[in-house]
Amino acid sequence: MLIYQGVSKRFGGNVVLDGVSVEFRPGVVHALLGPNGSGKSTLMKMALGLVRPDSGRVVVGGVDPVRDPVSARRIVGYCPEEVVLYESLTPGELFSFVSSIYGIPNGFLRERIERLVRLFKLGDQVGKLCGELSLGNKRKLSLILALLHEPAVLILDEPFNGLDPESGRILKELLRKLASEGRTVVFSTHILEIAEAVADNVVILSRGRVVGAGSPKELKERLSAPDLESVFLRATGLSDEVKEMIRLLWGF
Ligand SMILES: Nc1ncnc2c1ncn2[C@@H]1O[C@H](COP(=O)(O)OP(=O)(O)OP(=O)(O)O)[C@@H](O)[C@H]1O
Repeated sequence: MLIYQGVSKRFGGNVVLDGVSVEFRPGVVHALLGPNGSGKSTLMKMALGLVRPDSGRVVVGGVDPVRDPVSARRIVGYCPEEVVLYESLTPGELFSFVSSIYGIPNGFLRERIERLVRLFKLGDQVGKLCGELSLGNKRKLSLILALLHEPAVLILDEPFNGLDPESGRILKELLRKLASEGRTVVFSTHILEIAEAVADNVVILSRGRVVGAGSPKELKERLSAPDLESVFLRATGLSDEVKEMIRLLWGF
């Protein structure tokens, strides 16, 4: 369970989050949507104590990440938007390094890593240096690292970026499987078809506030919208702007 209660954050004069209250329940796949710069990554980082709220509270698995970031990071598996890996280590070395941080016994680990490496077809990549991997393979490695300690809460910032269609399909299934095991799964995306296909619950952020939350079906009904793209544009107040841009583009 991941809970935000009245969370606000500003960077300088820029109000990024403005009293956000939202709950991400276990056993559910949640998609976090919002225009560029709407605060999705900021909200996600708060679950690990990487960004502190100016006011309000974040609770993850009963832990306050500001007070106890070490415990929060045991509960949360986090895959950042920007893949950051030690370029001069091989994936194998990185697995050992990350597992030692979490104190995962070797036997469990070998089996877990083998399963995830097979799942993402990274078998022929594990001997290379991380710096030599393609963007998509780095992303898959970053996802595996987030899963190694079998976290109760998964926070994945734009995890589908750079993945080929096959890997994207596998990731969709994996997210559903992780939620079926009772984990809390939160991912951000700009690809609304993915959100519609995978998420049980969608949360839409705009200008630092939650402007929509519910299942894709509920949101479509509530806003009389044919698809999640229309829901998104209406909830964020961008429908008219988009219509105007299309008019400009076509010159009518
Ligand atoms: N450390 C920081 N210092 C100053 N401003 C920041 C910092 N981190 C984020 N911001 C600002 O906060 C706002 C929200 O950024 P954030 O990355 O959370 O948005 P986002 O919804 O994830 O965007 P995107 O969809 O483009 O990835 C942006 O205006 C960004 O420039």
